[in-house]
Amino acid sequence: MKDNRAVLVKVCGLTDTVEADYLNKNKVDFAGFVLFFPKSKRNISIEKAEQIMAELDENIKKVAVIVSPDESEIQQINGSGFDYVQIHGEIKDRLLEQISKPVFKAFNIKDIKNIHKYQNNAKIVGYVFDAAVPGSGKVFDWSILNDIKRDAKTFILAGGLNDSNVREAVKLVNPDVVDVSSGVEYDSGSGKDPEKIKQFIRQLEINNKI
Ligand SMILES: O=C(O)c1ccccc1N[C@@H]1O[C@H](COP(=O)(O)O)[C@@H](O)[C@H]1O
Repeated sequence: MKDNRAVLVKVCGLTDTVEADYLNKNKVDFAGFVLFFPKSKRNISIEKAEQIMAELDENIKKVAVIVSPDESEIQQINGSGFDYVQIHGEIKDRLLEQISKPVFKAFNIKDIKNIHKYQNNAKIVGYVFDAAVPGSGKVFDWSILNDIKRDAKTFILAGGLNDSNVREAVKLVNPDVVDVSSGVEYDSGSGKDPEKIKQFIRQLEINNKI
């Protein structure tokens, strides 16, 4: 992370090797890859993710983003070069035990009430708070996070963040990490836009008084 930034930044949903360079240049902290989820336009294979990861600076942490995984998916992630696993939806206790990487558990509003199940689990190192539909670019009512007890786990805010709302989000929610996907994509909706990534990051620079 650059010294003058207020929070860490995760850019999610990379689909092309060219995008690695945008993250390197902007000193992004986490890169996310959507896997095993064909419903998403950002879904890629592990092989493609490995190609993109090979182009990322080594200090950028690589996050496998998966939804209600099965055993085979967990085993494939275990055998890969990801640093973290971000899990949306359901995860059986038995499968959670099998994961060999630290986990960010994602909550998509309606399942936020289940957070207590994970608070004492050492494998869960962070929470992602996201809108109802992951990757939809929609903002949710951040005030529902006021009731979440802060603990030692990383607090990640996602859901419809962009260069116009991220400063307000940081001010109101005080997350450890801001997580963006749709908000840094080309207007066509396909692929990451280097200019939007730059503008997003600029909003988080402490000396940028806007
Ligand atoms: O991006 C997706 O399509 C996706 C699919 C399945 C699980 C998570 C997904 N994305 C996550 O959504 C948030 C932010 O999205 P956005 O900025 O609102 O577009 C982020 O955590 C992604 O990991």
